[in-house]
Amino acid sequence: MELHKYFNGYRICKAINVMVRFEVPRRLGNSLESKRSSDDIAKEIGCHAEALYRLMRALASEGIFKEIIDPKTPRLFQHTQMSLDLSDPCFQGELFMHTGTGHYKSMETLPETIMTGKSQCGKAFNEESYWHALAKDKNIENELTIGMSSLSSRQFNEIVQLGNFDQFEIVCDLGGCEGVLMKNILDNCPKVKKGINFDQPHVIKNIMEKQGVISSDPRYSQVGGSFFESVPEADCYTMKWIIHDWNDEKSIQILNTIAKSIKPGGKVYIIDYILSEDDMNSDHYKFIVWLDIFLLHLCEGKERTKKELLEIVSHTPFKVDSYLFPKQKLVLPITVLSLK
Ligand SMILES: C[S@@+](CC[C@H](N)C(=O)[O-])C[C@H]1O[C@@H](n2cnc3c(N)ncnc32)[C@H](O)[C@@H]1O
Repeated sequence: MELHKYFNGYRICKAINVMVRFEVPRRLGNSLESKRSSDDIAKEIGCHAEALYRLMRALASEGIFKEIIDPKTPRLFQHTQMSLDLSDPCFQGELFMHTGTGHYKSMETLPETIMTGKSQCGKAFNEESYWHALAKDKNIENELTIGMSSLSSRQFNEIVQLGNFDQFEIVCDLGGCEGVLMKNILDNCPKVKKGINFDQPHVIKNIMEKQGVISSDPRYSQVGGSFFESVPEADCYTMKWIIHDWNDEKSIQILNTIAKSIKPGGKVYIIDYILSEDDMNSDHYKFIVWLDIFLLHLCEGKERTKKELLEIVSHTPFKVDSYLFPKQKLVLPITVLSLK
């Protein structure tokens, strides 16, 4: 039955998490031709050989690894494209975010969210919200911060090119997490005089404890605060994957806070996907509508159509100036706002 694939989804998700946690794909080798016995790998890890074999066999039935029947070498596995992809370190932060504790556990209270239309994700952690859970549990926070940087790093080049940031003096990335976008902007835009990475105080503190400042560029600074209260003065505010985290009312509040600090002639860059029904049969559309469900549950967020975004903006001092679309579909477009 085709539905079994979906019933089984949570097991596959956790199995992949375990594989990457124990670095099995990397240990198997670095090419599609690489072969190794799971017993060998188990010895290297120090885990239970029979258990690892059974997990790899189950994943092989899904096309992640290929089991090779070889009388001389029992429990032999070869890479497939999927298992090889899992050995790519660029991809691992993202993988741990999706399959790790925070996102995975949060789904336990999806029925309550669907009942009420309000995010009940906090309940899965006995907390008021996902953000409260994050503030209390560094492991979950690390999953998100590292995951977001990993996911975002594949998009930066094109976003920085699209944004033409050299036209601005002060750029402030709101909810900038580890500061990777701001680092990229400063590395590529010599005319920007100041780049501020802005995030919640506990996020900035945790990042500083973990890795220190991400950029040694003297133009770079980090500021802790809340975009519901006040933001530093700037003439360009970037918000990548921020507005989609919030319901309409909160999104309007964020834009209203920015309006109090933005310099004359300044711009706001909303960097979120734009949902379009014209795309309905594409993988890209599939990705966005699942992200939308996740956001609804996690934080009452939403992936929006152009019309829905325009509706929010109409309740703020801003207007939509233009849309900057990337060449690659999976890269986020920029909706550019300026004061009315
Ligand atoms: C989905 S992540 C996006 C991170 C980053 N912009 C990216 O695209 O990789 C949302 C970020 O918003 C931050 N955030 C949440 N509430 C905030 C608030 N009230 N003020 C400032 N930042 C906040 C979170 O700490 C988190 O780093």
